[in-house]
Amino acid sequence: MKHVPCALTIAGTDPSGGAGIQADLKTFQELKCYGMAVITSAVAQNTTGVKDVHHLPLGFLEKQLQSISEDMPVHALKTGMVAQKDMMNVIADWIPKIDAYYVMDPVMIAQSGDSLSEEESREVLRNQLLPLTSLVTPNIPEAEEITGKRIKTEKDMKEAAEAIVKNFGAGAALVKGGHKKGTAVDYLFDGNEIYTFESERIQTKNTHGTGCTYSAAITAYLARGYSLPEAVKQAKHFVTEAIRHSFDLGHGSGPTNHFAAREEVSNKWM
Ligand SMILES: Nc1ncnc2c1ncn2[C@@H]1O[C@H](COP(=O)(O)OP(=O)(O)OP(=O)(O)O)[C@@H](O)[C@H]1O
Ligand SMILES: Cc1ncc(CO)c(N)n1
Repeated sequence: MKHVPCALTIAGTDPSGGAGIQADLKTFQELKCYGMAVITSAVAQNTTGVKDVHHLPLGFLEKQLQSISEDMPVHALKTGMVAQKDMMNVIADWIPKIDAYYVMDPVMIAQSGDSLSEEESREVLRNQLLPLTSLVTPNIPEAEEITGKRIKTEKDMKEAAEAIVKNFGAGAALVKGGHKKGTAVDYLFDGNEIYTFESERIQTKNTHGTGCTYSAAITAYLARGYSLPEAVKQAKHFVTEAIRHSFDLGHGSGPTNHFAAREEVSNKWM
C-alpha cells in the first residue's frame, strides 16, 4: 500500500463499544483508515448510563501523545471526551507539533444525561483548543454552552455556527440538529458559507454514540483527502445509515451499526 491515511482519536472509553474510543476506531477501520487512539479517561458505562470515570494521570496522557508524535504519521485527528482543563492544556500544547486536520467533538454530556466534562474546563476549551480546530461539531446544547446563547430555531443554529468561527476562532463549525424535532439537519459554516446537511429522522431509541461516530467519520474522510464540505457530506451519510441499521442491544439506548453503514456507503463510492 502506497499511502495509508492515518487517523487518531483522543477520547474516553466505552466498554460497551457504542461510543468513545471504541466507536471511533470502528469508524476509522470501516472507512479504510489506519486508526490510533490516545485515552483521556476510562469510563465505566453502557447503553444505560455512566457508572464511574477514572481520569488518566496528566503525565501519562503526555506520554501517550509523545508515543504517537515521535513515531507515527497523523493525517487527521479528533478529540472527544476531554474532561479536565489540565488535559485540554496538554492537548493544546501538543497539537501544534503535528501537521494534521483537527476535528473537535466538544463532548460535555452523555446521551444518558451524565456529565462527561468538568464545568471549569469550558473556558480552556473556548480559549485554547477552539482556535486550533479545523472543525468543531457541537450539538445544540454544546453550541449554546460555547456561544452563551439559546438556540431555538434553525436560524439560531446557523448564527451559532457563524459565531463559533468568527468570535471564537474555530476553523469551521458544524452545529448538529440531532436534539431538535423534525428532520435531522446540521449546519456547517466554513468561514465563507453555510452548508446544509439534512436527512430524515429515523425513529429509534438506539442512538448511543452517534456524535462520536459522526466526528470520527469526518476525521477519516479528511485523512483520506476529502475537502471539508465533502467529508461532512459523506460522514452524514455514514452516520445516518449507522443509525438506520442500529443494534437493538443493551437495556438503554443501543449502539449504531458501523459495518452496515460502510456497506451502504460503499455501494455508492468505495
Ligand atoms: N434519530 C435520528 N435520525 C437521523 N439522524 C439523526 C438522529 N439523531 C441524530 N441524528 C444525526 O446524527 C448526527 C449526530 O448528531 P447528534 O446531535 O445526535 O450528536 P451528539 O448529541 O453529539 O451525539 P451523542 O449523543 O453521541 O453525544 C447528526 O448528523 C444528527 O443530525
Ligand atoms: C467516552 C464517551 N465519549 C462520548 C460520549 C458521548 O456519546 C460517551 N457516551 N462516552
